[in-house]
Amino acid sequence: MSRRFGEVTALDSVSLEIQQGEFFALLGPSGCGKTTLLRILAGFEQPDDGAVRLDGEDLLQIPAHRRPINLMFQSYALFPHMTVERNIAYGLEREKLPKKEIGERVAEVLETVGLSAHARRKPHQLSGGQRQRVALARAIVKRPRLLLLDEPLSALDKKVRAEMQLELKRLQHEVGITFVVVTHDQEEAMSLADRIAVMQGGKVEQVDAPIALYDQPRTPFVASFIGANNIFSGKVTEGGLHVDGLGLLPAPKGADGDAALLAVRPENIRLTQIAPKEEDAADAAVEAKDAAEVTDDAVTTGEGAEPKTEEAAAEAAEAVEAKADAEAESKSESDAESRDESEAKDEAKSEETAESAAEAEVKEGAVRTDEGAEPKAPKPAEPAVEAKTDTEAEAESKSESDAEAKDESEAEADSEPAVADEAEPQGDAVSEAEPKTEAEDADSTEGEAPAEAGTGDGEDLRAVVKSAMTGEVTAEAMAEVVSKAVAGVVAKVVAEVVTEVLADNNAKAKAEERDETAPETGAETAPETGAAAETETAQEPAPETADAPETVAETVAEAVPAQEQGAVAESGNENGADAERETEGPLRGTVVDVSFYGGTSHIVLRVEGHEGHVLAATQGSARVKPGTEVAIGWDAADAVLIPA
Ligand SMILES: Nc1ncnc2c1ncn2[C@@H]1O[C@H](COP(=O)(O)OP(=O)(O)OP(=O)(O)O)[C@@H](O)[C@H]1O
Repeated sequence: MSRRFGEVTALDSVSLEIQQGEFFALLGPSGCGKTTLLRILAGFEQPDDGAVRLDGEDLLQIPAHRRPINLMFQSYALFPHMTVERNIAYGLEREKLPKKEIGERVAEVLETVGLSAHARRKPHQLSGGQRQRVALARAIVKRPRLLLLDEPLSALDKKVRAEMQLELKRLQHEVGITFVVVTHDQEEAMSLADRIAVMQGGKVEQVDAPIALYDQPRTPFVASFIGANNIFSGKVTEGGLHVDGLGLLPAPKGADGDAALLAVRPENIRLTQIAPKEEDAADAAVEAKDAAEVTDDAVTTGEGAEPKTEEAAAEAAEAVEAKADAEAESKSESDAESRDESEAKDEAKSEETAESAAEAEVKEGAVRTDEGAEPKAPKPAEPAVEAKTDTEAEAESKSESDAEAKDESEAEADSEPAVADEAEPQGDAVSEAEPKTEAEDADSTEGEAPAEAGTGDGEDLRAVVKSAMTGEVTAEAMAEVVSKAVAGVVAKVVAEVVTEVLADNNAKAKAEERDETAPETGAETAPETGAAAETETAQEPAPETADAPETVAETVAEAVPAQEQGAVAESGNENGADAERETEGPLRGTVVDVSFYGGTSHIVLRVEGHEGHVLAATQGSARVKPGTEVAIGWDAADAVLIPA
């Protein structure tokens, strides 16, 4: 059918077929002609030409009030002075049906819409959602063949609308009436309808199920109207779509030489951080730390200043090492069994301990940019190391002196928490990993780097690697963290932890074999010498597992996505662009913005030579931040080619 209003063509040769029992939606922007179409179906409007048939019967010959069709108005059009049940009964009364039948049908439909308890109320005594139910009840009580709904949910607030969407679907299913809904809200159409006709400028652009519309848009309008999309305009070639200024983009096969659009959904975009250059090694450490701190409710974007220089990178490395040492020390303290030794240790801690802890904190600030610590001018790494060494030496020498215990232990009371707080999370992360059953693991945040893994830098990574080795996180999650760290100092920590854990496992296995006669166990619990003993053990390659570190390294390499390896290879790759294109994706861009809502991170990118932005989306929190340079790619099979 077609319908013109003067110069305006409201409907332009529209042809549609709607199945019995379908929930069908007419979706399109304002003015596209959907209401005109609905009014023609209802009989309030006549087309200029064309036909409307219901089961073969020409509806245009039947006046509106005699068509087996009902229209539910946007405004609900309830009679304010009538009760809910009278409003619903009104149409049946006009048909002069027997009172008993009217009573039964009204009661039945009140039950269906869940308003039996409100039968005697007037419309003004109802909520918006309840009024909408009354309007629906009134529309279905006459048992029409077709129910037309004009923007049925637009008067409701967001929360009620979501509830009513479910309700409408349930109702339609229950009463089995064919529903045709008009809406300009694509989410509403997508969530309600079995099939949708997308309209634009008086024409039907595409009729399909929601998923097909999303996955296989057939016109440029549908591709951009339904959901977010990245659209590239170019010419089809053998190797993909050639776009002026951008080059060859991965695309499905098409007719060579034809002009076409390529549509790539944000969630199909693959981003690969372009490998950090050497001077950005400290950034890599920050990234690794961010990744280990992934939480559901926040995108860690590493706000704050970042160390950019080689000195800062070296400083970060030292800070990691110093912190690891301090941790080993405090761990050995926490293992102390002997009260005397423990007291001696307590005394050993003095104001210098507090200073050294403070020093370590400052160093840590260079790495923990997201907590707002400003990296100061690069400092030599020695003080942190020295501080630790001093503390250790003092711990040993001071074990006999207890005379001025009081004053010093007071000082200790202030300084201890700084050390203890840092040591605990690490200890927890490791000790939790062991008793967990598989079932417990499944319930927990499976595959994610543990958020509670530590307080920063190398400790996080240690916890992640250990957790992966005990099956608490997936190798993939671990690889993600590790891959971000390979350029930085943290890789060193990985190697240490792997060696340490394998040696530990080996020692445990040996101990078990020997019925826990356990010199190793003794070493672990020996308060003062424990750390040293552990370190020595860790550095000795365990014969049974001599090849294990290699195996782990291979696994990590395999788990790192190919495109990331490509990115890492970039700086040393002589073949340059071609290899890059294959592994990383064809475009280079810069992250402009990252926002998080609906459980998804939405990443906005700027690509030189491309008008507008490129959008990428990823489930959970993204590990990129504004300013990051990335390679942008996608699989040809995930993109849709649309004739221009
Ligand atoms: N009675 C009329 N007289 C003149 N023009 C009309 C009339 N009815 C509709 N139009 C025009 O026809 C076109 C289609 O209108 P229609 O109401 O069908 O669009 P719509 O998609 O339902 O828009 P909306 O979502 O804003 O209701 C519009 O340009 C509108 O201005």
